[in-house]
Amino acid sequence: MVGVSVLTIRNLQKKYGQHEVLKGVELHIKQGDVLGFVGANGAGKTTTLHCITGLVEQDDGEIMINHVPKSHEITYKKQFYFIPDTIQVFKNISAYTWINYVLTLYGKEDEEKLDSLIKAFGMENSIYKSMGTYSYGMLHKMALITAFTISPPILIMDEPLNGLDPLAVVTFKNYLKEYVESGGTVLFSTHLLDVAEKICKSIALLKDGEIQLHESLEKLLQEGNLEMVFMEKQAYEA
Ligand SMILES: Nc1ncnc2c1ncn2[C@@H]1O[C@H](COP(=O)(O)OP(=O)(O)OP(=O)(O)O)[C@@H](O)[C@H]1O
Repeated sequence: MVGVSVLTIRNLQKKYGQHEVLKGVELHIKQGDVLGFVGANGAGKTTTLHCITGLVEQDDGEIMINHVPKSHEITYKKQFYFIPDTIQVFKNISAYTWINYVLTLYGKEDEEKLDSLIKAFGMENSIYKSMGTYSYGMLHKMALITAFTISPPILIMDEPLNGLDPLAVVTFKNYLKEYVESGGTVLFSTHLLDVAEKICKSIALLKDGEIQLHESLEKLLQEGNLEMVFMEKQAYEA
């Protein structure tokens, strides 16, 4: 069912004090897309993701996932799983206990899938340890294991590859492919354009509080590599 809109954002606005960060963001993501969300430091990528996921309340605008509006909080929150850049945890609880708790909230308990993801990310020896002992990369692996077990309609991630070792990056790419092939959709922010070039199907550029460009990767690559396109867009409109 590629082509059905999964995430719809209309006229998203957000100010911090007098600083207008988002000035009317419009974004429509279709099922099966892997959208790389790019933009300069401070452009407002994280703010946009936090508005979508409810960590920040927008000043204006409409957000819907799978046609469920953000205001229908309980149903809306089951439509996505969010992996932030900085993962906050209960330090004394084991990752295994935490993951199972989250799976229950989503109604997605699947022991077999969970076990195979734990193995694939090389976490068999640490999954029963308390999360307070985890490194930055291990917390990201734990979040990815949770995300792929839930397999929500859309997976939203802020710089998902930060802290992952090379083996985990390969595992991440394989599971991402499988997730998208089974009907999932991905939105992630990144500064790694070479990675975006390898895994994205489309790219959206945020600049001056608005989406300046939203194109398929295939079309953008006709203009050169992504780094060149990004440099041109950033410089051109500065
Ligand atoms: N809680 C906050 N209070 C005040 N200003 C904020 C807050 N959060 C973000 N900002 C400001 O909003 C702007 C956008 O920040 P945001 O973190 O969304 O950008 P970003 O595109 O994710 O940046 P980066 O690529 O550096 O992570 C920045 O100028 C930032 O200083």
